[in-house]
Amino acid sequence: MLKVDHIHKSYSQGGLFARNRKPVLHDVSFECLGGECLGIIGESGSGKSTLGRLMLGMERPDQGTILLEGKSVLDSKVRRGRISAVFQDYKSSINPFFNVEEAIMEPLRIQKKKPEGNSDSLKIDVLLSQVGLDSSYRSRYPHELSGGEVQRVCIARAISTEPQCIVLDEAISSLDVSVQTQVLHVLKELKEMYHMSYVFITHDIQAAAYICDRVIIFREGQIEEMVPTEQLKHVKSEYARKLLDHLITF
Ligand SMILES: Nc1ncnc2c1ncn2[C@@H]1O[C@H](COP(=O)(O)OP(=O)(O)OP(=O)(O)O)[C@@H](O)[C@H]1O
Repeated sequence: MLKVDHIHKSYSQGGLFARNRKPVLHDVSFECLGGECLGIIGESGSGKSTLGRLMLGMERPDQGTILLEGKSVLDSKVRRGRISAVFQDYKSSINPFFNVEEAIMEPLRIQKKKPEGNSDSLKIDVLLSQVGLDSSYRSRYPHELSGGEVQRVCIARAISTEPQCIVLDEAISSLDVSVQTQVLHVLKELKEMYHMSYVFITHDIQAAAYICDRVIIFREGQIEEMVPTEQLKHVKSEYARKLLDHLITF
């Protein structure tokens, strides 16, 4: 479904015209299958978010390809409505001048799939109820919502076009633990309902164990190991074992 094939990425160090480049991703290949939740766990700075941005077509790889249903994500027509994202920094993810209704409808407007008349209103109510909010939220602005509520709006917005894939980059990390659990629950239900794929980038091994089908252990821009979630306790590499031991908090 989403195929990452021999990706390399580096960034210039010391300004735009500097010759030195810092390698961030090195020969990364994997496939996220239809309806699958694929976790990406790794230390800070290992390149997880860079990989997320490349999968979203926000940046170009130096080498390699990323294909969604066989077509390059670098083509905006391929991405539009088919792949979306929920980021950690939910506060800057939505325009503060848009109310909830406008924020949720924005991707559909861009995709020119805006429902007509009453179905417009119905769609917003359905999306809100799917993320556990009622229709009274439609006219509220981001500053009138809690962090958990804003993140629910971001999720409603991300699913509004019924994409094949959502990249969730530390999407629950800024929320309180109890709110994290609620949002994870919502995400799990939505995945079943829409048969979407998730790429779930996280530091949170418990969250990954709850929602992911397989997990990639990422190390310095490379895949160290990829395991089905039920095999997380039996990772082969020493590094993966140490990282997971370190991340387990109870
Ligand atoms: N636009 C950029 N220009 C230059 N260097 C960058 C850029 N984006 C990321 N990097 C560097 O690439 C490396 C990987 O960063 P990235 O954010 O992908 O890691 P990460 O695993 O997501 O980290 P974290 O878990 O802390 O978010 C870091 O050393 C970072 O400084």
